[in-house]
Amino acid sequence: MTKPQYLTGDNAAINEFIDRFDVFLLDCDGVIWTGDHVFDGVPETLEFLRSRGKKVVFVTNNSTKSRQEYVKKFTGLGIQSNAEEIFGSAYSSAIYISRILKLHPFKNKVFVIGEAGIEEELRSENVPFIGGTDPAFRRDITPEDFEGIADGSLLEPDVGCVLTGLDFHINYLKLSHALQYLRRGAVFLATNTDSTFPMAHNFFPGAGSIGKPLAYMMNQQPVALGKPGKAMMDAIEGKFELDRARTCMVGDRLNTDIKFGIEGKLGGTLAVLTGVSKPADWEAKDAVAVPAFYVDKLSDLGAFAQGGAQET
Ligand SMILES: O=C(O)[C@H](O)[C@H](O)COP(=O)(O)O
Ligand SMILES: [Mg+2]
Repeated sequence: MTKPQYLTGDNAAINEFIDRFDVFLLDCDGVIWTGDHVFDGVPETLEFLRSRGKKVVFVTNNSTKSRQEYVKKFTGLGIQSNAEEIFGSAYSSAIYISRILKLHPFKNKVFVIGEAGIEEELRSENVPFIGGTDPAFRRDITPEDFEGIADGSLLEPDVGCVLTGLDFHINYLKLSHALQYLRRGAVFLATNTDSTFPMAHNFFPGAGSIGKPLAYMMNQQPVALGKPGKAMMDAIEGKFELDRARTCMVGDRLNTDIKFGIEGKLGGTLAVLTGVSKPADWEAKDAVAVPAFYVDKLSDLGAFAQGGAQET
């Protein structure tokens, strides 16, 4: 097993690393921030990469926000960005449903388990949907619900897809509706299947753990449209006209970000230690992926520039 090259503090190696690539695909949760806390030096490091002529694309599995909402978050946190350089799993899912899946016209509605990010991206692709943040689903199930879901009178006949993502309001009622749509043949999709969500310097239930009950009930895995899936990499390559050999994936999670970069045959992968994965994870004999490089934190890439030390 090849060992990743540790770059932190090695200015010559960092310089050489940066010059290998034209594009950096940057994961967000666990790399740029945890919740609304931006890791130290990240804004300066992004500007440093851009000053070196590098393209920065934010590639996040977090489907709770649309590209526009992420621009607001970036701006509010002092990071310059625009919607064209943000590629989230909600957007990836919306374009997959509207342009690839092509649901039958009489079965083209999506039942959403997730937040507003999914709804806004489905709207941007003119994909009809129900569920999501609808307050009608944020309540306990009633005996009338059991009857109406069971006999179908509370179900919408044109739902042909169930899409699950990170949902901070998941409940038995939503899962009951989703189960019935799946039992009636709806396509089972997930924005992503991350097991945990890095937040407040700790871990919370991830999108994958929200949708897992349905996978268990149906004995079926959803098609996931985020990292590490091929569909997302192909969509990113097409949109940004990438040279994969000159592109590096930077992330905090081995089974999404680093696997995404390796299986996508990118020129390189860089792990950071501010999120989910640690060196012990890739040193394990059953490691799901091993990064080519790693640093303690993203800002290590620009530290020497910020420190004013002479670049070698
Ligand atoms: O549970 C989730 O959806 C993920 O943990 C989370 O949102 C990952 O976001 P990323 O690290 O890809 O920015
Ligand atoms: Mg992450």
